[in-house]
Formats: sequence, structure tokens, C-alpha cells
Amino acid sequence: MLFSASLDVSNVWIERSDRDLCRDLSFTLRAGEVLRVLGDNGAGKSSLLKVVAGAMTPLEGRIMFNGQDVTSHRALLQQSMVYIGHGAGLKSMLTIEENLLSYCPATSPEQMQSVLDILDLANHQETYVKALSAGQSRRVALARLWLSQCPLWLLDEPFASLDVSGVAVVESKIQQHINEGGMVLLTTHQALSSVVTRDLVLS
Ligand SMILES: Nc1ncnc2c1ncn2[C@@H]1O[C@H](COP(=O)(O)OP(=O)(O)OP(=O)(O)O)[C@@H](O)[C@H]1O
Repeated sequence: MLFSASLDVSNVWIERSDRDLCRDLSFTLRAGEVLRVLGDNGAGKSSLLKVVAGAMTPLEGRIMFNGQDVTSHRALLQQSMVYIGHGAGLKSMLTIEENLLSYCPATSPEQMQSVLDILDLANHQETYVKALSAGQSRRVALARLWLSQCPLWLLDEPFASLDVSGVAVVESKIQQHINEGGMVLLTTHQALSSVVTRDLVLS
């Protein structure tokens, strides 16, 4: 699939616990780009992602997607993005397959098998998510990315809990996504070894 999308965030002001996390923050994201949000613990990286995802409302600012103002019309953006926050967003009483189908109902059995193989979860297809390790749960959460066919990925610490092979799989999927014109906004405290990023530093 080839994507063509753009994100323009302008003059965002985010306040939390009576503290300004950012004021007048603007940035753009274009097809084929990865923007890495950096900053110390508590700087506001997760909050910024939540604002773009529509899970938090900024005091001021505008978010444009494909040239359309989605600041107060989040539905337009929701159908074009996948947001993976700190929590895996999985239902613990469902199996891996049931969880993925609840997000991506059009997934074919072949696609499901391929994703589980890539993530080294093929033997856990029927396992309930409550019985997975933190890294395995993270892998399931991230599998939504390449089943969803959405241009915009918002990833809060996507490599947390992943082992070396998990990090390599996710980096290669990010590279594939941007090669196809996708966009990635992510927070991470670690350098990406194979993907070129632009950096946005919150202080
Ligand atoms: N649920 C909340 N209610 C009130 N304040 C919060 C909440 N979550 C975070 N904060 C505050 O907002 C600020 C920014 O938090 P945020 O999680 O966005 O930072 P971060 O840069 O992602 O941090 P980290 O690198 O530790 O993950 C912090 O000062 C924190 O105390």
C-alpha cells in the first residue's frame, strides 16, 4: 500500500498539573518521515502524543491532517491513525487473535498467521493475553500497526520491554512503513539503529 498524508501541528499549548509542558509548539510531519520526540522524564512527550491522538485536549493549538482541521473533528484522524500508548490497549480475557481481530476485523487467516510468525508468537495464537509477558504483550499491541493500514503511527515508547529481535522487527516495520509513504511520530529514549529520524526536543 502507498500512502500520502500530512500532519501539521501549530501553536500547541499543553498544561498539566498547573505546569506548561509546551507553549506555541509547532511541527510538521510529511509522508515518509519519522519524527522522534525527545526530552527528559516528565518533559511532556507522552502528553504531546496524547494530544495528537485526541486523548487529551490542549489549551490552544491546531491540528491539521491532510490539510483539514481535525482539532475538533477527531473522527477524521481516528480512522487514519494507530496510537499505541504505554498501556498495550489489549483485553486480557481475550486471546491474541481475538484481540487483533477486535481492532482489525478484516484480517485474513493468512495475514494473521504471517504477523504472528514475524512476531514469534505463532505458538501463542490461542493464548489469553493475561498469560503473556510484558514483551509479548507489547509485540501483540504493535502487530496492530501493520494490520491496520493506517498512514499515521503514534508510538509512545514502542521499544519498551522488547528484546533485541523485537526491536529489530519493529524498526524494520517502521522503515517499510515510511518507504510506503507512511508517517511515524514516536517517543523513545533510545537511538534507532537503522531508521533515519528527525528530532523534536521538549525541554
Ligand atoms: N494523569 C496525569 N495527571 C496529571 N499530571 C500528569 C499525568 N500524567 C502525567 N502528568 C504530568 O505531566 C508531565 C508530563 O508527563 P508525560 O508523561 O507527558 O512526560 P514524558 O516526557 O512522557 O515522561 P517520561 O519520559 O517519564 O515517560 C509530568 O510532569 C507529569 O507529572
